[in-house]
Amino acid sequence: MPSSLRRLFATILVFCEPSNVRGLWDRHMEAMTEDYRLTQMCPHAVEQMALLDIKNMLESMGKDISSFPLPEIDESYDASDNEAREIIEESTIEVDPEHLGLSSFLNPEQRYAYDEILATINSGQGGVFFVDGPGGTGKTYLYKALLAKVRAEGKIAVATATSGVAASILPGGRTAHSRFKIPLNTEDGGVCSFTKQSGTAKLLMRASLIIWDEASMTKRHAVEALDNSMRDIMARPDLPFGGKTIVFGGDFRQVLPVVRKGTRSQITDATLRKSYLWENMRQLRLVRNMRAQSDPWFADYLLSVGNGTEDTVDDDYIRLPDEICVPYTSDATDIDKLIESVFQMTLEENLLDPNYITSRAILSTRNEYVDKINMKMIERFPGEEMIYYSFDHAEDDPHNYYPAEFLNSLTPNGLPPHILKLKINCPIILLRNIDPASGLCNGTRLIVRGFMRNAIDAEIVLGQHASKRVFLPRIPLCPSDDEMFPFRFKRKQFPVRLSFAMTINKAQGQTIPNVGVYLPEPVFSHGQLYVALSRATSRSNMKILTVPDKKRKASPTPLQILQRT
Ligand SMILES: Nc1ncnc2c1ncn2[C@@H]1O[C@H](COP(=O)(O)OP(=O)(O)OP(=O)(O)O)[C@@H](O)[C@H]1O
Repeated sequence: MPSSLRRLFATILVFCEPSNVRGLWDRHMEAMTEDYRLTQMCPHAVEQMALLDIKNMLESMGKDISSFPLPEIDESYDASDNEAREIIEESTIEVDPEHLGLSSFLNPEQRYAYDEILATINSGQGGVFFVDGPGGTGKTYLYKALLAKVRAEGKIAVATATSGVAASILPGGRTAHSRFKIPLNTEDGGVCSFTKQSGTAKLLMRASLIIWDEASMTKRHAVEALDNSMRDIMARPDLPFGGKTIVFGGDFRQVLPVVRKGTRSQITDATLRKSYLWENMRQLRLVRNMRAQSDPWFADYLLSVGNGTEDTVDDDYIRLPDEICVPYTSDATDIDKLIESVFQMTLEENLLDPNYITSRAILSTRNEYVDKINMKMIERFPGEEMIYYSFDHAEDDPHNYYPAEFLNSLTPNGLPPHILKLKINCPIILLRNIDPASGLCNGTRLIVRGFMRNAIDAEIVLGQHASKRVFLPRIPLCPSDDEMFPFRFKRKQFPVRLSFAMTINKAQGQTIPNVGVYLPEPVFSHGQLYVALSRATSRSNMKILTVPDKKRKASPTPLQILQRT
């Protein structure tokens, strides 16, 4: 608990702009140092130990403790020997014995990739790879085996992914943007924003292996910026990534980079495939769907949906297998049937089991649909309800043109709702990268364990940090797309949403053994339907509810449910 409180303190300093930092420290120092006081009698030493811990947390959130009015740090208490924090963090990642054993179960394509990558590390020659595999072919499994092997040999392996969710699945995983300090808007010739002397540069120079998962979702400029910086810090300008072993992976059938209002060709143009680096990347192909290996028919079906070879109807639609569809009757109870088939709400003891609740989810295309299902779910979930209201305001609205009720009604992407209804043991998903080094990234899944007036007590339930308890504060949040409104919108709320249901994009990279999909409209971007379908392990534990597209003329038979690719 004291360590969770120190983390909460660091989070408040970074995100909440407290007016009296020193007062906050003085008031809560005793609670924040309870663990250190068990082994250390000297009050000064206890204070220093806590300050050093907070200093490290702040650094990993990109802040310097000296910019806050806290007691001075006495470096003589720092046992890190001037080693860069980034290197200490990476070299102390514990190797999960289960991951060390994964190499014995690799399928032939995974084994080939594993051996080829390790050979370049061991020879010291370096190499650039792209692991190309449709959803569920075991890319993450391969990375876990590689990371465990390299780290168990005492070498440094840096694990990154484009999205926070995918990063949180990898041991020691961080988002590529935060780990490599890639500026948000990079262009041709761009570089990362770390210096040659920085901890990041030292870490990358020492790394034997660098992994970047979901590289298919990132803009090529981001990868090119890393290439430019690596050539520079390694002083090997002629070698891609300065001669390091670097493994990219992804699936171009799934969601591609976001290009605002971009055409299909602008989006394709932004992908890594169009980079000058692409031809230097050795392709390693994974082909067997390991997620759906118990249902080979389904595995083949998924592949043909992903590759765009599934037969279409009216050019634009594909047929979904009857057995996975919840029949559409236009009745409001259709959604209840979908919910029931995924969650089996009648069994209360199941709902209170974190494994049960996080092994199932309903996916949909938009936040408004996701919210609707989450609302239904929380009403039915057992327990007493806690409601947190947000404080909303328009920053540049001196004449109050936008009343509070209007601001409260807004539901922009990436922001929590104005009315956040929660219950103990309900599942939530984090909406911001609060502290990626401790597993708190955009997409981390947690279970609510307790409520305070200004903090939520929660437990991380998936990934490397599973079972860690954290306190989440209310923080000021702005929509990711700041051109969405004619004013600057700010909402102060806990950065979480319920996660009985979530958007398809948030589910990318996850295996969801029992998945429901709610499509009240045709999917609207490339790869979305494929991402949703490919989370499942077989036809028998997936259910889809689609609403027929009104623009489409009569379907061949009313209950054959068709969906646009
Ligand atoms: N060789 C293997 N033996 C047994 N199970 C495996 C193997 N490879 C992968 N799996 C299992 O298959 C499922 C999908 O694997 P994984 O998540 O690694 O796929 P992926 O290619 O990363 O998928 P996505 O693109 O959807 O993120 C996981 O449950 C994983 O444990």
